[in-house]
Amino acid sequence: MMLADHVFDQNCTNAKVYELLTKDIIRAAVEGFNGTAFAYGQTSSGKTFTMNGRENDPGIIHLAVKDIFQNIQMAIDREFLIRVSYMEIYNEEINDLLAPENQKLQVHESLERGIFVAGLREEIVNNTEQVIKLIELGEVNRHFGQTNMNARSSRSHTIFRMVIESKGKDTTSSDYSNSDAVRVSFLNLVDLAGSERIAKTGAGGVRLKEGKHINKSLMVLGNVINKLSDGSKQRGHIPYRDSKLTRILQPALGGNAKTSIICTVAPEEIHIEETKGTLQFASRAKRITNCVQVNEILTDAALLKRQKLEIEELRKKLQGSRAEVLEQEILKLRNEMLKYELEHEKLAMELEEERKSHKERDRCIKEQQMKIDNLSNLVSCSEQDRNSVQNSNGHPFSQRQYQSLEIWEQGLVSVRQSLKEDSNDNYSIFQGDAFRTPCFKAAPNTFVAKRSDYSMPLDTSPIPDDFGNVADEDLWLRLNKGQATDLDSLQMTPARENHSFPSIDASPGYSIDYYKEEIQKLKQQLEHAIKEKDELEEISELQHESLLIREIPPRLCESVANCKDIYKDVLSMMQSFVADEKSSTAKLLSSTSDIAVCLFSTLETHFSMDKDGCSVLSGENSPIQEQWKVLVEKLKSAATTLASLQAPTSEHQHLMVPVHTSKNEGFDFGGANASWMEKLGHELNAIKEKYQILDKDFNHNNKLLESFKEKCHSLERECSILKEEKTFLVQKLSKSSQKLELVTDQRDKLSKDLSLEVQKRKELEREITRFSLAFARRQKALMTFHGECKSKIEFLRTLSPGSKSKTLGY
Ligand SMILES: Nc1ncnc2c1ncn2[C@@H]1O[C@H](COP(=O)(O)OP(=O)(O)OP(=O)(O)O)[C@@H](O)[C@H]1O
Repeated sequence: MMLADHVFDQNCTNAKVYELLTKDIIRAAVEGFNGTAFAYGQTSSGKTFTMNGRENDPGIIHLAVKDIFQNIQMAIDREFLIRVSYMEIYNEEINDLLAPENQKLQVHESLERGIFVAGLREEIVNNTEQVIKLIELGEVNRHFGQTNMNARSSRSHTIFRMVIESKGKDTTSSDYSNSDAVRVSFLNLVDLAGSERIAKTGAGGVRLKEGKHINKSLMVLGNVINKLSDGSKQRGHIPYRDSKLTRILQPALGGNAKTSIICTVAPEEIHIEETKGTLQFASRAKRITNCVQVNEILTDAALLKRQKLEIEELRKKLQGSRAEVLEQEILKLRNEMLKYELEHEKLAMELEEERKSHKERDRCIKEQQMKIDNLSNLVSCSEQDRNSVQNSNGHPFSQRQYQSLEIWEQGLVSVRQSLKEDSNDNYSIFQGDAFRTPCFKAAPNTFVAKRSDYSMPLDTSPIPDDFGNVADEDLWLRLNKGQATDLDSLQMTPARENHSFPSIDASPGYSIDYYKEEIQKLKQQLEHAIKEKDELEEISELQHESLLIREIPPRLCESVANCKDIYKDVLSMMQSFVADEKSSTAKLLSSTSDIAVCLFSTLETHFSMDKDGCSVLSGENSPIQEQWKVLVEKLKSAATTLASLQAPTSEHQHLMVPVHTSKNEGFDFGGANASWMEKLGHELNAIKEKYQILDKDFNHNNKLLESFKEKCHSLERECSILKEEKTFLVQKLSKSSQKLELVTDQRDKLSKDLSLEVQKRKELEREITRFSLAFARRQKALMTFHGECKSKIEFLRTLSPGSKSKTLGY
């Protein structure tokens, strides 16, 4: 930044010039800003006078040095380290004015130090006097030469450099960036050699050579100023490297420095061209804009701390951004995977339960179907054998029927016993005679014991070891449709589920809730058992009723037999009255006999139909009633015929047949035969009454059969429902399998994602490791650099043992 321009006349002191043009730059340099002040002008215009001054009029350098130390003393919160160097650029070579042996020094540039002159001696100074002495030492080594223009003409550009380092005294602060940071500013006080015209200076030889280098470097400086004054857009390449001067002053020219240019001119008219050129230079330099900032560098310790902090911050950012997200993502994926695994196990358990339930229901359906078949077969067998020949004791059932019924009853008893054991309750009604089945013999215990040995469900019929201990084999197979069933495990209710008690020894880890659930399940089993008991009671009632029904046909048969006997007696008696077997009376009796035989045949057919389960019509329109009416009509007709035959012919006098007269609408029996006929009528009436009773019984039995059929139909419907339920369960099973496959696929996918994330995490860890290694290398390099600095400081101390420089704690 260029300060406001001022014009000073020949009477102006250096102090005033310093006050107006340089003082602020010096103050800023103490605060950490780079500063540059140089004098530009033609030869012998007073540049050296301005910068160095005289004893009674100190120049800018002296004033600046004095002012710097005053400012340092005022800055009590900071400690400073001041280094000074003094160099010249003579014939485009850099010489160390404080160390004359250091000639032709090179300009270098590094990241830490910026542009610097390698090998240039730097003196640590603590006060103004030390600096003045050094300046005086440097002035001795400076190149001056006599020209026509100036008796002591500067033949080189000189750069007096002060490096001002400062650091805050308070190191307890946790803000390492402020307390441990070191401000380093460079103050360049430059006395340029003056541009000269050879004609005016009369330079020749060495002076000429010097003049050429001087003019050339000044020309480069002018070019740089011109370029910088063109503005940032038109600047293009700035030729800093075209001369050592511009190269060293690069930070001060359009860079990070506060720059003050003092242009000196010679007021004589003959120098008007040079003055004009100097003013043009100044005019262009005014347009240059620098960008200034405090130069803050870090000590090794501060740098390490700051880098550690930065690494920690980066690590936190890394953890906060990527690593943490990845960690959470991995945890989330793990949780999801566990969740899916649990769900998978749960589904597998449900599937297994469904399978077991399905199997159990299937088994119940089969057993229910077998039970229905058994009952149907039993009824069918009993009906088929109902009209069979009575056994020797006169009982209507055959021995075979007895055996089948005994087996069936024994099976039911076993079922009851099993239910009783399962429910662990005393169902006293489940005793051997609880069915109240009349005329049923107790089955041999050996049969039940034999079949109880089958503990597992059978796929095929078990083969008894000894058929002598079991019921009739053919009957048993017929009852079970060729498949034997373990009656001990027979279950009458399809919905019943078999649950075994959990073994406490086998499952010591089960909780109270588990046993509560088991108790609940047992309660449900008990309810099922009670329902089954009720159904079994209903079945036993049906069985009782069916047995009652079975008693009816034999009674009817008995009645028919009685009727038959009576009729035979009546017919034989009537035939005894007929002398001529070829007479019409005999024919009439014969026809009547045929009618009676027909009637009895009809009755037998009727009973056979009833036995076979066919519907038998009763009441007024029943076949028996019709047959009975026909029979009565036939009998009346026969009696009338007999009466008519008795009157005209003598042969009919002995025939005592009731005659139906028109007066009393009855039969007229003559003599002793009248009482017999009366007896016959009574018999007929008794038969009629008995028939009516039997007819009522038939009606009742028909109703019972109908209700039994309804029961069978309801069982069939239940079977149908169970089959539908089975189909539904199969479908549900299929869906569960599909869902299981889906979940398995998802789990596999998640596992792949998880493995990818694990790989990413490993890569991230490898990156962190690489970064840590790089950090360690960097730390080692810094430690090495720190050691070098220390050794260098020690070396410098040894070189200047008398100086009591202020030592900084870093
Ligand atoms: N303001 C001034 N007051 C009194 N004397 C001055 C002033 N300026 C310059 N002079 C004198 O002028 C002469 C030339 O000055 P100076 O050497 O400083 O010029 P210069 O610009 O440095 O020349 P060169 O470029 O050749 O080194 C010196 O003798 C100096 O004492």
